[in-house]
Order: sequence, then C-alpha cells, then structure tokens
Amino acid sequence: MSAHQAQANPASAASPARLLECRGLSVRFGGLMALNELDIDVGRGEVLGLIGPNGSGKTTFFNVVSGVYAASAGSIRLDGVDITRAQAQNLSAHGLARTFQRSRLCLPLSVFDNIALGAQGRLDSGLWHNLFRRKAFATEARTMAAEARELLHVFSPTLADKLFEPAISLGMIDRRRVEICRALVGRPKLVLLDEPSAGMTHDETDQLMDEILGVRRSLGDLTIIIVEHEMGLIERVTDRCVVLNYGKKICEGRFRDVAADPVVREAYLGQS
Ligand SMILES: Nc1ncnc2c1ncn2[C@@H]1O[C@H](COP(=O)(O)OP(=O)(O)OP(=O)(O)O)[C@@H](O)[C@H]1O
Repeated sequence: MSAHQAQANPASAASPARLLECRGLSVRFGGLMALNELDIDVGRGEVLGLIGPNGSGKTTFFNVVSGVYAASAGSIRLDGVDITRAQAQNLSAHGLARTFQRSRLCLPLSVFDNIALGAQGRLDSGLWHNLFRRKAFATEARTMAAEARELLHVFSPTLADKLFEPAISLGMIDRRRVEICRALVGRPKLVLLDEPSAGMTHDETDQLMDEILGVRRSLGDLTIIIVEHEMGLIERVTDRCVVLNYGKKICEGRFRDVAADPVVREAYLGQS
C-alpha cells in the first residue's frame, strides 16, 4: 500500500464526535467543478488544515459552508443540523463564524462596534426592544462591551484599552485580532480562518496563532478549520490536514504524513 493510500484512510478515526460532516459536496461554476463530490468530516475540538495549490477549491469550500455560495450537490451538517441551504446571515445562530482573507473590518467604526457586529445573532435587535426597552438595550450593550474587552484582553491587554477607538487607528496584527474576536464573540462551535497570515510578518502570524490556540483552550471545544499557504504554520497548529486539488480531496492525515505523500508533493509542491 502506498503512503497516499494509507493517508486516504481518514485519520479522523481518532477524532472525537464529528461536528461538521460534508457529504458529496459539489460547487459548479458553469463548466468548472470548483468542488467535486467532497466528503469532509471535522471532529469536535479539532484544528483541521485545509491545504492545496492555488485554485484547488479551499476558499470555495469556506464559501459554501458559510452560505456565501449555494451547493450544487451534496450536504453539510453542523452539529447534526442540516445547514446545506442555510443563508449566510443565519449561520452564526447555528454556531458558525469565519474570517476572510481580506479584512472585512468597517474601519471608521470603533473596535467595539466591529466586534458587536459578530454578536448580532445573540442580541435582541428588534425595533420594539431597541426603542422601548432602552434599559434592557443599555444593559445588553454594557454586557457586550465587557465581553469584548475580556476577549481582546486575552489577545492583547493594550488592545483591550482601545475598545472605543476607530479600527482604522490599529496596526495590521491588531486588526486581525479584532476580526477574530468578532468571529468568537458570537460563541461559535466552528470557526473558519481564511489565511490568517495574509499581510502579516512571520513573527506576527506565529504570535497570533499562539493567541488563537490559547483562546481556543479557554473556550473549551472550539473547532477550527484553517486555510493557509504558510506550511510551517499548518504543521505547528493543526491536528490533521485535508489536501484538495482541482476540487477533490486527494489526501488527508497528519501534516507530516500528507507532506511526505508523493501525490500531494506532485500536486501541491510541484515535486515528487
Ligand atoms: N465566483 C466564482 N465564479 C467562477 N469561478 C470561481 C468563483 N470562485 C472561484 N472560482 C474558481 O473556482 C476554482 C477554485 O477557486 P478557489 O478560490 O476556491 O481556490 P483556492 O484553493 O481558494 O485558491 P487560492 O489558494 O488561490 O486562494 C478556481 O478555478 C476559481 O477560478
């Protein structure tokens, strides 16, 4: 049996109960199958790396799981609930949050406002509530501010002191921290991190990932899927990797095993 075949047997056998289950998941753009009958399981509390060459379907996978794209075929279940047809704006209520490769912060707004956007699903934001239950609304806002400050503090105490400063005044690593806090404040079960290293130095990325893993421990069984081109980072932080090529899963297993797999080396690293 080749190394590749050995890895085709999911290492997820060792994973705890599945949180995310994708079956036969396909996304078609005209004649292009960006995802082609993909089966992916992610265990509760697992950190899964999703890797593959440019154009292999990683971002498409994030987009279909987070409701940005509709699946052409197949199914997605999160914690036992079928979310295949769920709208992006409803997914935080199902326990899903994501970050984007390019910053989606609203820069003129304060750090607090940006983070509060991530808690929309939790807040009672109806017109009646906001107009006529002003006291309850104020209490909710105070609680949210305390939570946001606490979360920021885990990443950086100095950033926590900038809660009401505009996001535009922050450096790159602090903006990333705010984006991650925005994803975490909705108390998700699953977070999709799309290239957390983009636009940051190697040291900043290392630092940020250490912080994310620290927060993850403090949040219990938070599950993370990370798309990242920085292989050192993938090796360091993931429990398991899935490798895509042309929208298909070509290998899965621990990083060191998939990195040594000849099929992966040929597809991803351009060497066999
Ligand atoms: N909205 C779209 N319309 C048409 N084609 C698309 C769309 N989004 C992605 N694609 C195509 O689907 C394929 C997969 O793209 P995707 O962005 O998911 O790859 P990726 O693995 O994330 O790449 P990269 O590592 O460069 O970010 C590519 O061929 C891409 O051109």
